[in-house]
Amino acid sequence: MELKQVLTIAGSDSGGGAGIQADIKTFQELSVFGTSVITAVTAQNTLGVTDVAPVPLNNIQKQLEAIGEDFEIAALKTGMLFDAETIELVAKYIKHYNWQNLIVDPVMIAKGGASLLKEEASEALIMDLLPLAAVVTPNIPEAEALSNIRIHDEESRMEAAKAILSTGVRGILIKGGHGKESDFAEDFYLDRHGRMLILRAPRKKTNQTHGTGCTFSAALAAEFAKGKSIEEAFFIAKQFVHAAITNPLNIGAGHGPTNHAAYRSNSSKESIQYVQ
Ligand SMILES: Nc1ncnc2c1ncn2[C@@H]1O[C@H](COP(=O)(O)OP(=O)(O)OP(=O)(O)O)[C@@H](O)[C@H]1O
Ligand SMILES: Cc1ncc(COP(=O)(O)O)c(N)n1
Repeated sequence: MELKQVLTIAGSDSGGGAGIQADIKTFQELSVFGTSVITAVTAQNTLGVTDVAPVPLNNIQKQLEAIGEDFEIAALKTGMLFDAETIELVAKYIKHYNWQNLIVDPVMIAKGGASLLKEEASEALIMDLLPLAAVVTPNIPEAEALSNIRIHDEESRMEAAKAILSTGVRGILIKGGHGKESDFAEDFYLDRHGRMLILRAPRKKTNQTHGTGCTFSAALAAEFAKGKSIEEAFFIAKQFVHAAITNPLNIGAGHGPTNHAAYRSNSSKESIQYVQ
């Protein structure tokens, strides 16, 4: 069987739960070949981020060229991009190599509160990267920041999604991990043709959710690489992250990492369903 090659362009998490490390683990588990371009190195554990060192632009460029000159990238995702210059460079190379099936995870603030994207870089994300993307996957606070609309019910979620679609992105997927008052972790997808998909899983009471967003977008990229439709890829990504949350590893004293190996032998697939 041909092994599909996928790329993550993101930051390194020394704690292994989020960022590049979560992406590569997810790619491996979903049977695609993972490659990476590292944009920043964080010193981080389950208690928080203690340092961020951006990788020099020249080196990011060389990493992008190293991938582009030798690999057949079937899908890719972006995570932590840190500043506007990095976003502009990454967008330029995605166009240059004509990489398709781009998932943009607009990583802005870590669960512990550390800023992973400079405030002024949101503009570059919207102008340069979103028009190239098949799907953008904000959590609720990120969707609010990208749309300037506060999300408090289904109507405002729809309004925010439409505002984000107007940036030129083809699909928007608002993740529901932050909707703490609901019994469900409900994720909402809308595309520019008006196609809507809503996936629900029971909300787990846990603080072991470090890197759920990274893992989810990496799973989407892996499934896109295999030629899956959005409906199939969304379902598998949700199953994957739900299994990872439901079978905790109990590592670290803070926001623990999820269990990337759980999907393989997972027993919780049946609790996820499309709502319509
Ligand atoms: N407590 C939970 N129970 C069940 N599913 C959850 C829970 N928290 C998050 N999820 C699911 O995990 C996925 C990622 O959502 P989330 O909103 O946490 O992303 P995120 O904030 O970008 O994650 P991170 O920043 O930690 O990488 C979604 O499918 C969401 O529904
Ligand atoms: C390098 C990197 N990328 C992304 C996240 C977001 O994950 P979380 O919100 O769970 O902290 C992170 N903490 N670190």
